[in-house]
Amino acid sequence: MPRTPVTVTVTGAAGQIGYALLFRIASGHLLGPDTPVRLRLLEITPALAAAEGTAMELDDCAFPLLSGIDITDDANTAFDGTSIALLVGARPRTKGMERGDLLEANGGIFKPQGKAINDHAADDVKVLVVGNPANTNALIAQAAAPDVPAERFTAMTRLDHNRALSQLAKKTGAPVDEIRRLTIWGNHSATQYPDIFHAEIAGKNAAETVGDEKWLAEEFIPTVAKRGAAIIEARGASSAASAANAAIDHVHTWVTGTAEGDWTSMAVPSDGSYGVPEGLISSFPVTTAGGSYSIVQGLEINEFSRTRIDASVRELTEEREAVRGLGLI
Ligand SMILES: NC(=O)C1=CN([C@@H]2O[C@H](COP(=O)(O)OP(=O)(O)OC[C@H]3O[C@@H](n4cnc5c(N)ncnc54)[C@H](O)[C@@H]3O)[C@@H](O)[C@H]2O)C=CC1
Ligand SMILES: O=C([O-])CC(=O)C(=O)O
Repeated sequence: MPRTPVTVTVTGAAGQIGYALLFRIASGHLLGPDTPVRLRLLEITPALAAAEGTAMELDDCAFPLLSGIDITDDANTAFDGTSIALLVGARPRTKGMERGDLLEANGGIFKPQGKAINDHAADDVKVLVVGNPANTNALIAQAAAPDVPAERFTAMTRLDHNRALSQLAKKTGAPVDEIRRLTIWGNHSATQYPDIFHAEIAGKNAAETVGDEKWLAEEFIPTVAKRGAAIIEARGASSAASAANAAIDHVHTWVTGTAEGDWTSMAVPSDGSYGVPEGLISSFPVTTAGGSYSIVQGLEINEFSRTRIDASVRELTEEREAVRGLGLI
């Protein structure tokens, strides 16, 4: 194995997404077949035993690329030398909990984790926040890490992107790999906006190919935006394997680059593009190359899209105000 292992930290490693994620990281799907990985698993103390069990199973796979596993309940240890930080563990909303309570509880997780990343991670660290509310949790972690370039903090809307690809493929009968340039805008929440106006199916404009604005407004958008809730209703538990798959896709694309002529969706700190207030971690169309990403510029935004992007961005602005009010950023 010629290359030095890359340290990958997964928080909430004993949870359901963690279980679906770790084996794919260890088998090379995150960073490719030539990059050995060292896993650092962060869990709360009561879940350490379960994380140990998962680590035993990882051992039992004898993955050639897995050079070691450390398990800890200490964030400083978990992020020491890490190049890829996958922040999955979060406080779920429980009965009777208000949104403010949820933000505050997550502040107690993401603020210290951001500080630990700031103080201990590798210089090239890339952060993906999966734990909900993902965009605002990423903002909290980022604020606690002033020495890390702000653009390294991202949140996951790739699951929404993949859901949209799949729904559009079903509607049109096109294979998913013929669909390009689809975009998720805004928050990873029910206000998100999956946009097909710039998307192409086999080189033709997707919105024109579909030619059905009623389907777009009444079926496609709500199906994608409310898919998380539909999975919970059907499965009795939230998306796990598909969320893990999207986390792999997000980091893999960030590290290896988007295909020529295509883009993906990532929630990244806004530079003011498309009227999204600077600093909000909002989903945009992005291209990636050489381990960096750029927000796609110059897209024309029609009235239909503008209203929906603005609504989701408004929600993000309110979340930012709420965590500001709580002293979390
Ligand atoms: N952005 C997205 O597209 C998606 C986000 N999610 C979110 O991902 C998160 C994780 O989901 P699951 O794995 O299904 O949840 P889970 O409840 O099965 O696992 C979460 C794990 O995090 C751990 N944890 C809690 N606080 C921690 C801390 N301070 N440090 C380290 N670990 C901690 C818990 O002990 C638990 O093992 C949830 O917030 C969920 O809403 C889920 C699906 C999609
Ligand atoms: O609501 C949840 O916890 C799950 C979620 O984010 C999704 O499936 O998109």
